[in-house]
Amino acid sequence: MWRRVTFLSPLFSSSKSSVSVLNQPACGLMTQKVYSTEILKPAKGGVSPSKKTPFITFVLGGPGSGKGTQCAKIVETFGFTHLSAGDLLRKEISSNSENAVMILNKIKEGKIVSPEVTVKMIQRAIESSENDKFLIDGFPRSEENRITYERIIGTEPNIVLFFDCPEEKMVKRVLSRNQGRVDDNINTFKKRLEVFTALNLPVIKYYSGKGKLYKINAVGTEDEIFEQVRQVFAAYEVIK
Ligand SMILES: Nc1ncnc2c1ncn2[C@@H]1O[C@H](COP(=O)(O)OP(=O)(O)OP(=O)(O)O)[C@@H](O)[C@H]1O
Ligand SMILES: O=c1ccn([C@@H]2O[C@H](COP(=O)(O)O)[C@@H](O)[C@H]2O)c(=O)[nH]1
Ligand SMILES: [Mg+2]
Repeated sequence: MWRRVTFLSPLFSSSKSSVSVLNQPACGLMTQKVYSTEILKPAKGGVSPSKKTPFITFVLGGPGSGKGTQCAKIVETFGFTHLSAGDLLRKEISSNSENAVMILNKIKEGKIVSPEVTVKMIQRAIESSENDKFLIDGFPRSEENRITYERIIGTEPNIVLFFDCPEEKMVKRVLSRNQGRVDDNINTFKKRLEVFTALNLPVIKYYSGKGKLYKINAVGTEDEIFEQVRQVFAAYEVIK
C-alpha cells in the first residue's frame, strides 16, 4: 500500500514555491500525519486483482506544456513506467490496426478518441508491465475519459500533476518541437487548446476538489520545473 510520508519539504509552504494543491489549505501540505492513499477495489474487467494495486499518477496540461519532458525525468529519478496516451494512439496508427485511420483523423483535428479505445490501450499497457507505478500522460482528456477509466479500471489515480503553462509558451514549444507530429502546426494547436480548455479543465477541477491535484508552474527551465515535481514524489514512498 502506498503511503504519503510524514512530512513534506518546507518548500511546499514557501511563498516562493510554485507547487500547490488546488482547493487545499496550505496547512494541509504541512501535516505530520501518515495516511494511506485512497485505493478503490478494481472492478470486474479492470486491472488484474492478483497484482499489487499500482500507484497511478495522471499527468495533465495543455499541448506543449512539457508533460512528456517531465515524465522522462520522473521515470529516470523515481522508476515509474511512462504511458503517454498520445504515444499509445500513435503506435496504433503505425501498426495499421482497425482503428488507425479513425485515430489519425482525430489527432489531425485535435479531437479526442473514443474513451473505450484509449482506456483499453492503457489497461493492456498496465497489465503487461511488471512495474507497480505508472505515469499516465495526457489522459484523461475529458470527464467522459475519466468516468470510463474509473468504470473499466476500477480505481482512481493516487495523484494528478497539472503542468500550468501560458499559451504563448505552449505554442512556441509545439511549433519548435520538430518531431514530425501531424498535430504540431498552428491550426491543430488552436483546436487542441480549445479542446483542452473546454474538456480537460473540468477534469483538473474535479481532481482539485478531491485534493489530489498538484499544480506545477511549467514556466522555467526543465530542471527548475522538475524540482517542483521532485518535491511531490519525494513526499511519497515511491522512490526507486
Ligand atoms: N521547460 C522547457 N523549456 C523549454 N522547452 C521545453 C521545456 N519543456 C519542454 N520543452 C520542449 O517543448 C516541447 C514540448 O514538450 P513536451 O513534448 O514535453 O510537451 P507535452 O506537454 O508532452 O506536449 P503534447 O501535449 O503536445 O504531447 C518539446 O520540444 C520539449 O523539448
Ligand atoms: O487520451 C487521449 C490522449 C490523446 N488523444 C489524441 O492524441 C493527440 C495527441 O496527444 P498528446 O498527449 O499531445 O500526445 C491529442 O490531441 C488527441 O487527438 C486522445 O484522443 N485521447
Ligand atoms: Mg506529450
